[in-house]
Amino acid sequence: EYSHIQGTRWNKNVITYSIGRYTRDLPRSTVDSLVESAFSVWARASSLTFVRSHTRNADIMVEFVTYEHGDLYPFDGPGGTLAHAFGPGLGAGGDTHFDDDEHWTAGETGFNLFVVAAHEFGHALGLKHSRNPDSLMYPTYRSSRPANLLSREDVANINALYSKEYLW
Ligand SMILES: CC(C)C[C@H](CS(C)(=N)=N)C(=O)N[C@H]1Cc2cn(c3ccccc23)CCCCCCNC1=O
Ligand SMILES: [Ca+2]
Ligand SMILES: [Zn+2]
Ligand SMILES: [Zn+2]
Repeated sequence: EYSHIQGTRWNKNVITYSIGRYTRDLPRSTVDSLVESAFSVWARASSLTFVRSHTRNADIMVEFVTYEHGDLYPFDGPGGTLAHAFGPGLGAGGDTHFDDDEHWTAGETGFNLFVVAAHEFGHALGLKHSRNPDSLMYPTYRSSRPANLLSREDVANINALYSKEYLW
């Protein structure tokens, strides 16, 4: 989404993430497991492994924030933009922010954190938007998503960046 500051891909297969400020909409343990599940969607379709870290120098910093929050992309209150992520790179690269003025849920009401996180982590790995409404990387949120979150196009795109075949 912010292609002007990102590289095209991570140059490693083990990527660390850490979770900073949480939302009050869900228990922390729920946020932890939804974030882990959203990463595993991409891990299953690529050669990537995601390792949780508890330090602030992880590759991908995950935070819930509102309005102005220290980068050039302030959030907009309830509705509108739900989250954003920086593309691969050092520093802010990969960092993923969720707008805490949304109602985050693990179910069908509000905005489903797992689905939004999976979309954002696609950006954090270097993926752009798709024009195909069946793609996870479609630019607008869709509550009723198919069981298999990733479209064939999503799998092809992540594989183009991080090939699934085993690196000898
Ligand atoms: C795909 C998401 C998970 C992530 C993207 C943000 S990003 C950077 N990661 N691609 C997102 O938030 N898209 C907006 C796009 C959007 C839809 N509308 C908007 C009204 C105002 C502003 C934005 C929007 C119309 C009204 C519905 C508003 C609620 C839902 N919002 C969206 O779907
Ligand atoms: Ca918003
Ligand atoms: Zn931000
Ligand atoms: Zn997006």
